[in-house]
Amino acid sequence: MESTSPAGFQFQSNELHSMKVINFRSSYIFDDRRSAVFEMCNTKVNAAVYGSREICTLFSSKQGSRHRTNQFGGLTLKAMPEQKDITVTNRSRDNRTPHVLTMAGSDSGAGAGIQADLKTCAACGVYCSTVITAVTAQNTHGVQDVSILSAESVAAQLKSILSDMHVDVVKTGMLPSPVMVKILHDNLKQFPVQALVVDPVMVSTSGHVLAGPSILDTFKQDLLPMADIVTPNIKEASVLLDGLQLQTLDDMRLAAKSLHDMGPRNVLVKGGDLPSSDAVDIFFNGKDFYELRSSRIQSRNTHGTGCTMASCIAAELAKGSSMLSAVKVAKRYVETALKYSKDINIGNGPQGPFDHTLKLLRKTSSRLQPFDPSDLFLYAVTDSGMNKKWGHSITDAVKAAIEGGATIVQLREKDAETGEFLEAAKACLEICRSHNIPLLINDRVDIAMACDADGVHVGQSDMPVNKVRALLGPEKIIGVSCKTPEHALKAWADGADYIGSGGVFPTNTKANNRTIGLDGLKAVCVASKLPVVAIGGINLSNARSVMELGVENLKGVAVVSALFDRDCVESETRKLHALLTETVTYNR
Ligand SMILES: Cc1ncc(COP(=O)(O)OP(=O)(O)O)c(N)n1
Ligand SMILES: Cc1nc(C(=O)O)sc1CCOP(=O)(O)O
Ligand SMILES: [Mg+2]
Repeated sequence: MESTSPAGFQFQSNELHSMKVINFRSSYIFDDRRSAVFEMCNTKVNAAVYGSREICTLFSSKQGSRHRTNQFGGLTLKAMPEQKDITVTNRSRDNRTPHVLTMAGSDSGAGAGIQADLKTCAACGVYCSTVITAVTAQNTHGVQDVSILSAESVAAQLKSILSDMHVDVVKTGMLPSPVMVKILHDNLKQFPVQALVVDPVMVSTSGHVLAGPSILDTFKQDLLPMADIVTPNIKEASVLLDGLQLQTLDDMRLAAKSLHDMGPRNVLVKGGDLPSSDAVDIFFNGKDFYELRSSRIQSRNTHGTGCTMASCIAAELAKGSSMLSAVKVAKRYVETALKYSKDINIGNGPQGPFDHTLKLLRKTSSRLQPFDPSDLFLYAVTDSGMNKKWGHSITDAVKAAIEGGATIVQLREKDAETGEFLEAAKACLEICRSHNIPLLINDRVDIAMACDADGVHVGQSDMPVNKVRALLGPEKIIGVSCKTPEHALKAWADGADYIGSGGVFPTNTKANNRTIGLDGLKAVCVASKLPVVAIGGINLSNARSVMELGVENLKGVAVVSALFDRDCVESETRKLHALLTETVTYNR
């Protein structure tokens, strides 16, 4: 049986026993222990949660029932052997949007702090709300000013969010005064969350002290015991451990163990500052040590990696990951972003921020113009079989079509293997860019993304347009094949830029293609709010009849065999271009 409890949690229970879990609430943070409340058989049961939240035991004082969890916070409760019938899972809570609250300082340079947390969560697909503890003036040279917000303001921000929005995970960064830890503690007691990620920010990368000695005791005594994970770098671990020197991986393991003894359920000691060939972090969950390695990236743009790592862990936990996989994903995310951002150029100081969104790198060769419907005028669609037949390389064929007057090119390489297709696409893209002609890829969204093509053409049984749009973003060109007015309306609603409509005439190029004729083409054009290009069996002898249909949004013809199943692609393209130009001039 599977049902949804009043709290929105899904549960399963077989029929062997009558016990039925009807409600389960995530664990409360209560002093340094957690307690949970759930109801069984309509009876409210208070349960204390002991042990690590990764594998913890719920002990219900009232009914004496014990349940093991394999996800913290009771994400999955499995019955002990004597009660095999209960499984509770809250993975599907109400379809709510995963939400991280970050409580940290603002970084005016936006590489670290609140700004890094917002960008990281956005990149991870998680909503992020903010409680600002301090406003710093900092740039790529360092920190010039710090203004700490009042306790009242911090408390009001925290309460405002927690009392209204469902927060899954709280992540802390710069907490510049002990009272802020108390405010956090009190609020989490009142508004429990699934996990608390603590990045013990104390010193900025430029060496500026962001949380003075007065906070150290509070971190150790009050903050760490509340944490589900604490993520110090070497310097922070050393400060938290009274100046312990960390120089080797064994030192990091020792530090992780000592920090774990202070109360957090998991510890990640980040070894990025150690002089080794790889960047190695040590993760300890109270039982096992894990060595997480990534390649060391030589880059000036490393400001904000600590905040980013912690907020990515928080975001992954909010999506439902286990702690270990959240940490692994975060490590991979930071490594990828660092690699990507090596050459971005922000600020004149020694330490630049990196790009959390992997989008800032300006490829000078990128086509910057938006889609222009008049580009559909003479649309050349390649065919590997035809090129082979005539001994043309794909690049020669594309170059010839462009020199003959093609206004847009689509690579339709049905037989190519992926690697071969990608290389061909990159080479053709270079040619198209040098002529300022858009290059689209047929069907293969992955190839288009890998080579940064200008867009994709998909059919009704390919990847749906709305998914392609989500993957490619708002700027890329998306075309979709439509044979009916209904297809045309959907193409518009799904976010396509243009429609390819056919087969206007019978064709040998595409097997089993239904011919819709000039009437079918006209019906699609009339229904469509998008520009249309006609396709299927179009050549020098019938192109005029297509262009003379007289519908304003019919912008041109797409052609395969009449251009590429020919010895001289350039001259065939030139002839068709001249004919199309004639029809336009004539009809003006
Ligand atoms: C411009 C243009 N229009 C239609 C098509 C056909 O696309 P699709 O229906 O996906 O069929 P295949 O080309 O994949 O066989 C097209 N490629 N281009
Ligand atoms: C790829 C394609 N799509 C069609 C459709 O009707 O959607 S017809 C077609 C083949 C077009 O080749 P040719 O110009 O050689 O007839
Ligand atoms: Mg297709």
